[in-house]
Amino acid sequence: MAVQRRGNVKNSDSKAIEKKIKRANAQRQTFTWRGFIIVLLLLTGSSAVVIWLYMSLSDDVTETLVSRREVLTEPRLFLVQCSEDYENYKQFPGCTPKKCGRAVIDSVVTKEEAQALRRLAERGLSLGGSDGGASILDLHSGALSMGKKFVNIYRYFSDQIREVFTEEDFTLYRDVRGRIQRVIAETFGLDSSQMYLTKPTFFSHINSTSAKTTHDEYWHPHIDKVTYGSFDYTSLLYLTDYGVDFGGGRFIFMDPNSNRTVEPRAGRVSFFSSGSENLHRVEKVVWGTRYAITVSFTCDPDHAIADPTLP
Ligand SMILES: O=C(O)CCC(=O)C(=O)O
Ligand SMILES: [Fe+2]
Repeated sequence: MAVQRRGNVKNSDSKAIEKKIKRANAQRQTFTWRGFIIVLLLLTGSSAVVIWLYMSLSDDVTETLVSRREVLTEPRLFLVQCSEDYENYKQFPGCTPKKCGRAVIDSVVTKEEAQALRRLAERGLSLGGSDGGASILDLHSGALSMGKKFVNIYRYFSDQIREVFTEEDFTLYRDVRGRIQRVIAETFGLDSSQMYLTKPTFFSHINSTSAKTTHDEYWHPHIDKVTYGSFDYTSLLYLTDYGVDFGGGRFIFMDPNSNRTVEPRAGRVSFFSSGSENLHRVEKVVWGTRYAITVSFTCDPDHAIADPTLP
């Protein structure tokens, strides 16, 4: 009997314990679900905050100023207010930017001339070339990218340079730079004779090979007047077509609330005042090869450089 009673006690005890265990399990499950929902809500909330911050801090609007397919027979001009950058430099009436902005035109250089200049660049760059994705050839100083450095083609190749370039090449180069200078003067209301070519003025060749030195990192946002000092007006003559010869590689004006792009086109001249009103960068080239010439002008005769001549 006693054993039986003890058995009954044990039975009711174990039922109570079982109940407790079930309640504890149920509670634990409730806690697990509650924890899961709290974590989910926290994650959703923080993702929303990150997306909102990204949207409000990044230049999320991209506008195409000029597409590759368009052909501009007259300059398409976009005026912007001049920055104060020019005030830190000597002023040259008739040249120092008073009217600032950017403009694009396709009728200053013909397709055939752009092709001839591209062939010139190809011949010159075939003598060297950077190990990374960006090479330059400067006909004024003779600088040519080679591996991780630069060489002076006029010194390195001396007389043999006449087997690579002709008088005709140099005549075309000088003629084209004169036309670019005149269109900049007309568009910004300047006295062309008060503008001078300055350095660096160079051919660029960009492909998708990864950068090996900082010289290959062409994609960083910059202000030409800050980077190069002497620049007052920057121009770019494109020698290949965006979307046909290469992908990526669009030129981007980085305005406070938007990115404004210019799509390169062979023979297209894009020019702008060089101060911080025209912060810009070049998109990374993702395929193909992009050729361009950066032609730079200064108002300060002390920073003038001469046109190149074949040695
Ligand atoms: O090649 C371009 O489109 C721009 C190059 C540039 O920004 C520069 O040479 O300073
Ligand atoms: Fe630049």
